Amino acid sequence: MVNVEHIGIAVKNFGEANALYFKLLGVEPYKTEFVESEAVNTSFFKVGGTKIELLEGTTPDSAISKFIEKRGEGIHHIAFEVEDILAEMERLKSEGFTLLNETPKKGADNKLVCFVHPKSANGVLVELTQEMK
Ligand SMILES: CC[C@@H](C(=O)O)C(=O)SCCNC(=O)CCNC(=O)[C@H](O)C(C)(C)COP(=O)(O)OP(=O)(O)OC[C@H]1O[C@@H](n2cnc3c(N)ncnc32)[C@H](O)[C@@H]1OP(=O)(O)O
Ligand SMILES: [Co+2]
Repeated sequence: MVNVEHIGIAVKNFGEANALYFKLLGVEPYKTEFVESEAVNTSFFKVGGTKIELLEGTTPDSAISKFIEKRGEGIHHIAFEVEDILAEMERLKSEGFTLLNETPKKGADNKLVCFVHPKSANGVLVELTQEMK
């Protein structure tokens, strides 16, 4: 693992949350992106060497909508940057972690991503990210 790439925060109202994080961090999001495969709107704020990712579900069965329904708004996942996502997935599987996807999928902000089930990581949803070349 190279770096904490981003922290994902589940929000109910994308417009209001973006305005609030602009006030909190003093910077505009450098990017907003709709990711259809995850049914989410995302925005990214740079903070030091890492990023805050705001996530709003766009359908009731989106992982973000279901999370908010059950647990309310808040920190949803921590994403770690890796250099070789396939190698890291193999390593984590061999260490007994439960991966939520068998192959890397396309995430936001030009990344390949894979998720680790929170039940196998002390209640924290972990995302692996690798820059797409
Ligand atoms: C935009 C792309 C990408 C990026 O590039 O950055 C993203 O960040 S996308 C983010 C949204 N996508 C995902 O989260 C995909 C991976 N997530 C999943 O596959 C599911 O959400 C899940 C983690 C498997 C949970 O789904 P499911 O089992 O259907 O929901 P339950 O509500 O039944 O949850 C089971 C169990 O797990 C607890 N849980 C759920 N989400 C989280 C979480 N984010 N952090 C911690 N714990 C979580 C949930 O509370 C349940 O626990 P119990 O109630 O104790 O059983
Ligand atoms: Co993320």
